[in-house]
Amino acid sequence: MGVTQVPEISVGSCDRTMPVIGMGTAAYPTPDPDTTKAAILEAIGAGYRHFDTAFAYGSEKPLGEAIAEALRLGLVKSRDELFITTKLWSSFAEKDMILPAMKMSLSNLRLEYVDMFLIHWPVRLSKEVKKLPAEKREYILPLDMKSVWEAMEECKNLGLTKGIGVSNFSCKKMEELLATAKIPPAVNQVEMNPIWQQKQLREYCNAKGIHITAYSPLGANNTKWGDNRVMECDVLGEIAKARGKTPAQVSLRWLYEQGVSIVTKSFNKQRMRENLDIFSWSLTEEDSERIAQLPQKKGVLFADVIGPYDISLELDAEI
Ligand SMILES: NC(=O)C1=CN([C@@H]2O[C@H](COP(=O)(O)OP(=O)(O)OC[C@H]3O[C@@H](n4cnc5c(N)ncnc54)[C@H](OP(=O)(O)O)[C@@H]3O)[C@@H](O)[C@H]2O)C=CC1
Ligand SMILES: O=C[C@H](O)[C@@H](O)[C@@H](O)[C@H](O)C(=O)O
Repeated sequence: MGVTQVPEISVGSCDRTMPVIGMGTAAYPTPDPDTTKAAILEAIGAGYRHFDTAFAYGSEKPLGEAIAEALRLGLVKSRDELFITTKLWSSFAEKDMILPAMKMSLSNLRLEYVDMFLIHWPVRLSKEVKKLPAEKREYILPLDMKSVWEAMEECKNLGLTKGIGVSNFSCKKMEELLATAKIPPAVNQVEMNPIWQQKQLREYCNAKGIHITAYSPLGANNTKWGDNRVMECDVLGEIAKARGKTPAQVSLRWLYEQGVSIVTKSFNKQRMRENLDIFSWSLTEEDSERIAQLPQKKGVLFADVIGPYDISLELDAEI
């Protein structure tokens, strides 16, 4: 099997281009580190150059090991062939904790810089939070947007990351951030797939020059936070059959045609390759129209992940 060349695009204030499809590393249930490392090495062999991790996933260390091994094996010639995204965990979303958190992620990854550092969620978790959903509503706090973003900007100014951005931010949260940001966020990484198309947020971000990265592009089937609504959608199934593709490929190709980048997770040798095979064919106008008309439903809800408290319910209601 050959190595796919994944197209790269410029993303706002980021100092380097981003491969339009990346490998996710949030796996459920959490695999042992060797499984994650082996899957990442396999993915590099298939052509993935962009890897999406987060402090919260516990995948930074195995990713770091896989990168070191890929360099040793000559699968990549130098570290700058890779695009590494990691995320600031909400327990560290306070101005004085951000630079140390960035350095901790770099140490886990064994890297001198990452390519993208994102605020994982637009909330702060108090230090009492030991597990999620949180046991008390008092444990979930709002972000102090101005000082948090200043610390993110410092990480970029120090050269510890090539780009800074956010994740799970609504139009309202973006507005709050942009009111004081000196460096605009390059990326907003959000749930996006044919069943949750994010039309309003995309319009808003396009107007502000902020790039969208789609997470859970297959609806995160077989995970705690996802379901099978995308993979078992009749319309996607019919289009897939007509094009000789799979529903997963139709979903990923549709996202690519919307101009967003994608992070998708497969640790399976065949499926990770299947997910890269989206560049040599296209959907018809009729296919796109049918997908545009699909009924919409948000999959990932803060109320489920963090707990059903007022701040999560408010975030879930924002678009
Ligand atoms: N910023 C945030 O808050 C979030 C970020 N993310 C990021 O986005 C990444 C991707 O999203 P994720 O939620 O994992 O969900 P995805 O939509 O990428 O779905 C992953 C699931 O689909 C399966 N799968 C992958 N490819 C195929 C295929 N071709 N056919 C059938 N099944 C397939 C995988 O299993 P298998 O491995 O067995 O193939 C896995 O169970 C995450 O790993 C993480 O890095 C995700 C959620 C939230
Ligand atoms: O503890 C948090 C879990 O990993 C889950 O919440 C994920 O969905 C996470 O938001 C992600 O970014 O993938």
